Amino acid sequence: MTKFQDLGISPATMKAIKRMGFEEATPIQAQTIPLSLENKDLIGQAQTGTGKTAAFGIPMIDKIDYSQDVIQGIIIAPTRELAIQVSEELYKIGYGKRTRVLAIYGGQDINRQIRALKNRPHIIVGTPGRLLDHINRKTLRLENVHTVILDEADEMLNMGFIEDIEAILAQIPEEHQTLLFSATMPGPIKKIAERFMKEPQIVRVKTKEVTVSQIEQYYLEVQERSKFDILTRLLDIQSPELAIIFGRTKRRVDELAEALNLRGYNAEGIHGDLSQAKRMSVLRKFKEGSIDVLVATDVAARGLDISGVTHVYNFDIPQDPESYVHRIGRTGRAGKTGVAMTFITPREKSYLQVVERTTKRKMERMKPPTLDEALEGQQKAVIERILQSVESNNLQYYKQAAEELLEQQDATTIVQAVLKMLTKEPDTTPVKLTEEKPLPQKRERRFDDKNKSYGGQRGRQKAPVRSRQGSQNKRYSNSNNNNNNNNNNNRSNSNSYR
Ligand SMILES: Nc1ncnc2c1ncn2[C@@H]1O[C@H](COP(=O)(O)OP(=O)(O)OP(=O)(O)O)[C@@H](O)[C@H]1O
Ligand SMILES: [Mg+2]
Repeated sequence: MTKFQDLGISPATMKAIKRMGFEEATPIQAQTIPLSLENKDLIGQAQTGTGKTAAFGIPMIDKIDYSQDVIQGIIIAPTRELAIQVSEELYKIGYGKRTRVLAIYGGQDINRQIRALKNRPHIIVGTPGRLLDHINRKTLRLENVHTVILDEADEMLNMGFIEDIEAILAQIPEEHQTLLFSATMPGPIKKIAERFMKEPQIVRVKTKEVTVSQIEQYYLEVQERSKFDILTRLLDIQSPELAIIFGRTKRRVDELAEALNLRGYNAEGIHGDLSQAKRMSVLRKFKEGSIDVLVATDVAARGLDISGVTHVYNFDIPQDPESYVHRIGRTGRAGKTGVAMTFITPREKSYLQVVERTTKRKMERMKPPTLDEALEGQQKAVIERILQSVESNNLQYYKQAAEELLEQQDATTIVQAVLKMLTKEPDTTPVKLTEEKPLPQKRERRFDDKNKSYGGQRGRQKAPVRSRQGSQNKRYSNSNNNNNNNNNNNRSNSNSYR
């Protein structure tokens, strides 16, 4: 374990770190902070939830020249929610130095952002589309930037974003430091990455597996049409504190969230066709625990740090193995444990192997629970609740009623009735769920297909610099592209799950 004191961090930032409750540096922090303070370019790869944000945030804050009221650092992130989250973490790290950090992202009033930019932030955290928008309007000037960070770097250098990133980097002085961070870094993307860097140091925290060991990983072989019932049974048996369910498309997410609500679960969906206000309110409710199931497209797969997520369900298997790593990484963060379940339809079995090859870890097979098992699970949960209530010993008020009841019926019958009333019995409320086609079988895939990660070779093909039209439907073809609340900013929607 490494102490933050030994990493060359300033006293003001040390104080802020302490205030955040961090006691020791995580391995990726210990290994990259000193290099970063020496202005080295670097690629930092470490598992989900291991503190990469502070790994790039701490040295960035420490390298700001506070005698200059200009933008000196820029962080680019793939989604709006992530940009907001990263800006909040940077704000905390920069608390002692009064660092001004501003998030700019699509879906928020651009004039408000223009006004905020006039307050002379030191650091900008933004999504590519909106950053470019400001660059084109000349409301964002990057000529004093000395540090550039690509969070979720492999995603940022992927087909949908690379042109935007190149255009943003073209605005930054030649002499600057570039830092790339992600939990995944497929070989071909790393090659592209190196084009943007000067002799980058590659820091990979040495662990055999790409995923976090505290996440239990299971797969279940299910027929497409029985997925929903099996999901509800799992939810009943496992009663997760907070769960994220990933679906393949926006329509899928909408339908799933509605179906879950019809069956009495407290769920809401999040995807890129919702207004930004709605996206933020759903996420806030999930963080507060006023909804306990978040149904999401991959828009929520990367970087989001929500404490208390105990379960991740891949209702549809993700299209590439990197996405699997990031999705399940929403649980088991900062040393906590988590459970991940992935549904696989018979025709998608080959994808399982591709994922396992990438993560270097086998998922354990779990048999889909039967109705009886689900009921049993529910009953156990109810018994647990009753026993807890007994222990809380706060039952005096009910004593008389209980005694009167016992005069009318025997104890076993009464307890049976109570159990029945508290146990959630099979709910057959009809729900509408359009069947998703299975992902194409591996050997049928053509090489000119847009997403090559499963095409028999690992990672995507070389330099995926493509026209934006070419990348519109990169992954989730169910997009109707009605970016209803995007303030004329279509770029950030080039991947349709956003
Ligand atoms: N040194 C530390 N000690 C304790 N907690 C930490 C430390 N560093 C970071 N954390 C906390 O760990 C959590 C995960 O951090 P973070 O979101 O930066 O992970 P990440 O590596 O970026 O994950 P992902 O790959 O999913 O983006 C956050 O809540 C963060 O505040
Ligand atoms: Mg992160």
